[in-house]
Amino acid sequence: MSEIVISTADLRKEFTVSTRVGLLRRARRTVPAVAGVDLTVARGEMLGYIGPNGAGKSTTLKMLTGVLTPSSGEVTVCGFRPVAQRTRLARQIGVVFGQRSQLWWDLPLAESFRLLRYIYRVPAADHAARLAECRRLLDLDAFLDTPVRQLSLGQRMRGEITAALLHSPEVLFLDEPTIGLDVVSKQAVRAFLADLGSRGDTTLVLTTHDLADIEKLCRRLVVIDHGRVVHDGTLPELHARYDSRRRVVVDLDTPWAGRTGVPGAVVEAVEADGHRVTFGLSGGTAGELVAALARDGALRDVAVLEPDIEDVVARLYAEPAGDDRVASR
Ligand SMILES: Nc1ncnc2c1ncn2[C@@H]1O[C@H](COP(=O)(O)OP(=O)(O)OP(=O)(O)O)[C@@H](O)[C@H]1O
Repeated sequence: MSEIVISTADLRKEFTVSTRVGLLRRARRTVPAVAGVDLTVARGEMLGYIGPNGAGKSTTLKMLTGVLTPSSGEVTVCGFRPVAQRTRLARQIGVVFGQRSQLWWDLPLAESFRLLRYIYRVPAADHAARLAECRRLLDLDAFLDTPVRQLSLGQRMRGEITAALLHSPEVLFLDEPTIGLDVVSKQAVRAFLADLGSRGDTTLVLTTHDLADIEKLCRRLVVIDHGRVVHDGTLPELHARYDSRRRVVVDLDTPWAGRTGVPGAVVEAVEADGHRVTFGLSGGTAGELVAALARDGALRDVAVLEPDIEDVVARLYAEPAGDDRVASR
């Protein structure tokens, strides 16, 4: 059994907010931001913690990193209680929260990295090796001497990720690591994180609204809604649960006549005067379908499309809070 690095049991956080009622009175109301999360994460996992706005993702991450005290429940990260043992935990985790920078605004990026070495007491050789790797993979050299306040968002994010990794943490927490980045920076950040995760010794936990992040980075998805886990599994399991279909698009020589005889192949669209047909496959294989179509007439072109993550996530966010809640594991 692999080593468990994060474990929560019935983790809860409630906020008390006061709202105005009428002209003078204020009423207090309790917001259950996280409402009983049980989560176990093993070393080396790449976990996407996703959910709609206000679901409780950031609040969970703040409790895991010792920023917020839970209202109740258990939480252990790298063997530590995050709030009570925050300083010791800090040496084992890296944190990239878009809104909170760990860099010194007025100093050149390289100076921030140097200061972090002293703060985390990283041996010089380890620090140099890790920094060299990040410089290469995240392409930092062009702006290492630039004060942080003058960096673009994409440059700063690359700096933040480097800063979070210089002490070689066991777990890296990232809250929306690609939000607001241009296409090139997004790809650079994703490729870097994918490479880091694939090595298996750093556990990645990230929140994101970007579906490409999910596809490229998250081997396991924990979906949270209204503070509770509503799905915990791999992306293929999510597709299976929502009966996501592969699609086969065929271009035919003669217009579509209306039958395939392949069970599970359903016509979803007919275009171009019947010459282009899109099938959804909920049973049978693309091969069977193509063979059946080829028997009936000439095929000009065939494309097989994987299930669309956008579809499945939209459905998941739209209808998670029913009786079929998936118990968190
Ligand atoms: N400091 C706070 N005081 C009061 N309510 C809060 C506080 N922080 C969060 N909340 C509330 O808790 C709930 C969960 O918020 P949280 O920021 O964890 O959601 P999220 O899933 O990260 O959302 P988003 O995707 O929009 O960032 C929301 O209803 C939010 O308004």
